[in-house]
Amino acid sequence: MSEQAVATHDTVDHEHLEKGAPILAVKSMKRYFDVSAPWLNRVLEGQPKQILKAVDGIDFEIKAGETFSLVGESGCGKSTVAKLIVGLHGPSSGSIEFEGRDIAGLSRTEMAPIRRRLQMIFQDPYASLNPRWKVRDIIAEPIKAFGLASSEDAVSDRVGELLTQVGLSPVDGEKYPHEFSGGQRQRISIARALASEPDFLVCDEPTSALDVSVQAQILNLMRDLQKELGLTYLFISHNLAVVCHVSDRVGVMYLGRLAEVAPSETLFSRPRHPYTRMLLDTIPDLEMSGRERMPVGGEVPNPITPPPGCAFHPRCPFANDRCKTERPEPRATGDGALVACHGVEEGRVPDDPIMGKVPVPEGLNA
Ligand SMILES: Nc1ncnc2c1ncn2[C@@H]1O[C@H](COP(=O)(O)OP(=O)(O)OP(=O)(O)O)[C@@H](O)[C@H]1O
Repeated sequence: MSEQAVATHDTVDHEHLEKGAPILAVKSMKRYFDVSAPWLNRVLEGQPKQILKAVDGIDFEIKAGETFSLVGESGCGKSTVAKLIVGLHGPSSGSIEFEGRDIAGLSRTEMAPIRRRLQMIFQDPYASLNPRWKVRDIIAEPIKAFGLASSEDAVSDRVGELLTQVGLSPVDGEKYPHEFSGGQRQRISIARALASEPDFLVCDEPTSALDVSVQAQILNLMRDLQKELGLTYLFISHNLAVVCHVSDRVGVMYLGRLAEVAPSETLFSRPRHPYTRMLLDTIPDLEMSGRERMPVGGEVPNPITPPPGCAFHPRCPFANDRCKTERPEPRATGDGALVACHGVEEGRVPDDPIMGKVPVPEGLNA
């Protein structure tokens, strides 16, 4: 069966969603990369195999219409999670359920109707747009591939509609990507992602390559589109102030694992995990009144040889012997948060709230 034929037969599983079930559920997901030296060098030099655990067993769920964000320092595995979800990487183990169906091991043909509904927006819009194609052809491609318009005229109309929806003009379709600014190119990427009529968008640092003045405009557009089209977002960003104000829930990643998952309001007013506290202390202008700042120390360890026990223990001021040997599993705190920390469980980590509010980034509609 052609991809197109498959694509036209899929339907949204409303029954599944109406039961309050998550649209996406990731269970015990792992992705390991073999980063060993070439075989002969290894044998000659007596080196062992080197396995990099980019994602090392994570669980989370996202409800329809929600924005779930992943934060963490560079190299913690956020982009790998994004690529696993849209099928650009296969997981080493674990499952990825989209509307209750495990999509982790699906073939290209089986995945086609799911790919239509699960799109990704990348950090660098220029790299993700074919420079030799006119914008109209870039946006028309998914419409044609998934059989979403019945004639060439209908495709053109739809392209014009999408360009208008992202704040551009239908005549912009006649230009090439290099004729646009960075912000406009990201609008084109969004139009292309929307062209396949998705329900779920994975947004990997969608504004971090843009000028600060333009970032808020793109974020405001994404929010408007979410409301208008009922989209669900997995959002990845380094900018914690942005994450605070655009997310419903947030997952904090450290060396391929989730240190904490909590509703955004809870995470930014009562961070539990020492790593979350450390990240929040890097937010400029966050008034910490009533709570001590936790200094940011050390660097993310090499993921090929992660520390035993809790991977954060070498940087954690609250670590004890248990943290050095026993890996903590996420535990519910009773107020909607999940925290993987022995110190929090044992009451060794202070639980003082942050009294100040994270400032709204300039231009972002609060
Ligand atoms: N294809 C690959 N082969 C080998 N290692 C990889 C591959 N992709 C990612 N990694 C490694 O996996 C780890 C996690 O990378 P990833 O890009 O997911 O992190 P990240 O949190 O998104 O970082 P950043 O914010 O810098 O993008 C890193 O150590 C990275 O070098």
